[in-house]
This record gives sequence, structure tokens and C-alpha cells, in this order.
Amino acid sequence: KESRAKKFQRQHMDPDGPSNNSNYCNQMMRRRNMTEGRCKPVNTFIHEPLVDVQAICLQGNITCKNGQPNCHKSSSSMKITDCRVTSGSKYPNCDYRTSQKERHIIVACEGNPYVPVHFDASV
Ligand SMILES: Nc1ncnc2c1ncn2[C@@H]1O[C@H](C(=O)NS(=O)(=O)C[C@H]2[C@@H](O)[C@H](n3ccc(=O)[nH]c3=O)O[C@@H]2CO)[C@@H](O)[C@H]1O
Repeated sequence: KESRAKKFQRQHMDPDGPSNNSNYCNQMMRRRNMTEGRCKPVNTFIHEPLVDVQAICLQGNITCKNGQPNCHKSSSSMKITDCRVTSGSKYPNCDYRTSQKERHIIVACEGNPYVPVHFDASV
């Protein structure tokens, strides 16, 4: 069974990216298995070293969107790519818009070791 930490890495980590082609999201959403059963509507890939993303958990606690107190915001902005389904997207041919950004990111952390398990938002 995939751990929540590993699931976070599968869904959100791409240190070697981004390749600034408009098909990045179409390729990566399939490759990371987020187009099975449905097209995941929104997903962010983070183009920073895993250790830098794990270090976000050491920042002060902030409230997550779901009200839990275990979220943390990155101290610096990070290179990310937002993938968002297009209006014309029809499962199983999931179609995404690829948007490269530099944002502070907010993740939820859990466990021992205390590591990212959920992507909450970018700001
Ligand atoms: N505090 C917590 N502590 C611990 N765990 C927590 C906590 N909160 C949730 N989980 C868990 O995480 C799991 C999960 O998949 N949550 S999810 O909201 O659907 C993820 C969002 C995100 O993947 C994506 N998104 C969204 C915006 C954006 O900019 N970029 C972007 O990528 O869209 C998704 C839907 O919004 C779920 O098992 C839930 O129980």
C-alpha cells in the first residue's frame, strides 16, 4: 500500500521539471496516475528538491483549508506548475492547461518523520 508521504511525492514532486511545453500537464497527469477513473481537476507539481519541500514542515503551523492546524507555508517562493482541466476535457481523454508559476506553497504535514502528505494551496 502506498504511504501518504509517497502519494504526496507521486502527485506533487517533479524536481527535474518543468519542461515548458504546453503538454507537460497532459503527460504528467497520466504518468503519475491521476487520470484513472476521472480527470483529477486540479494538481500542482513542485520543481524543487524533495529536501526543500520536506523542510516546509519545519515552518510555523497555519490553519489548513479543512480547518486542521497542521499546515505550513514555504518561507520562499517555489517553482511550480499548476495543471487544471480544460472545459473541453472529456474522460478518459483528460486535457489540461499548463501554468508555470513561482509561489509560496502551503502543505499539510503528518507522521513521524513529520513530512508533507497533502498539497493545500499556493499563494
Ligand atoms: N490538514 C490535513 N492534514 C492531513 N491530510 C490532509 C489534510 N487536509 C487534507 N488532507 C488529506 O489530503 C488528501 C487529499 O488529497 N486532499 S485534497 O484536498 O484532495 C488535495 C488537493 C490537491 O491535491 C489538489 N490541489 C489543490 C489546489 C492546488 O493549488 N493544487 C493542488 O494540487 O487538489 C486537491 C483538492 O483540492 C486527502 O486524503 C485528505 O484527507
